[in-house]
Amino acid sequence: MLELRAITAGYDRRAPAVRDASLTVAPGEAVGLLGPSGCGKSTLARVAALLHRPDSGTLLVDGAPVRRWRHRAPRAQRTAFGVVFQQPRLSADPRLRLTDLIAEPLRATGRREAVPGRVTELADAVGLTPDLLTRRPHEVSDGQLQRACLARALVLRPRWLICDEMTAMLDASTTAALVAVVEDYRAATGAGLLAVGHDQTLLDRWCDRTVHWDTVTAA
Ligand SMILES: Nc1ncnc2c1ncn2[C@@H]1O[C@H](COP(=O)(O)OP(=O)(O)OP(=O)(O)O)[C@@H](O)[C@H]1O
Repeated sequence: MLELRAITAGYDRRAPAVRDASLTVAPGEAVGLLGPSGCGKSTLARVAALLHRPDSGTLLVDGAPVRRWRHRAPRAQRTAFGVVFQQPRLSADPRLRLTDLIAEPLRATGRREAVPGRVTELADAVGLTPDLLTRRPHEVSDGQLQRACLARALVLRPRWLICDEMTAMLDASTTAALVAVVEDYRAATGAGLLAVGHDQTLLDRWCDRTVHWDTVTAA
């Protein structure tokens, strides 16, 4: 279970971006989070993914309270999450070939032996051909780069996926392809999903339930 309880978070303690937000995602469940621009969805998603320390409130991952965030979080908790952001160019190291981008979390966690097999498997799953894998981010399209970012998010087989406007920059066919990759992964592994977005039609189709920001913060 991923449980956010009464989370207050932001960038200035005197004016938090998120106030008293509560949200739960069960294992295997897909929850969509909808809300107007600037309401605090990304901030809450970053708290859920252990990337932003809240000012107050509790985050429980599989029953264990999170006490440390970012690089200070225990590796077992950090690697339980796969995260995909809206803008792949902001989250991809421009120096890395796509193959190394996908393999980055494996190398960072000392699993070099798994790199060739896992990269081939994931490149295939997300629809990246071998010629694209040897290119760097500036040599591929946004959609191709986002495919690589999704592969990177899945490479450690996370139990929780946080997709923050993952498809906002993409055309309809790339959106459908990436949603299908996430859903195949979830069907195979039972991973839970928090998908942040502003497209209600997409989230209603994709997720088991869609929650609106006002109900999350009123809880
Ligand atoms: N790094 C930051 N430093 C200061 N303020 C920030 C930072 N990131 C976001 N904010 C502010 O926090 C508030 C919530 O932003 P957030 O990105 O969480 O909203 P959002 O609901 O995800 O918006 P959108 O749908 O437009 O992406 C906004 O007022 C934003 O300007």
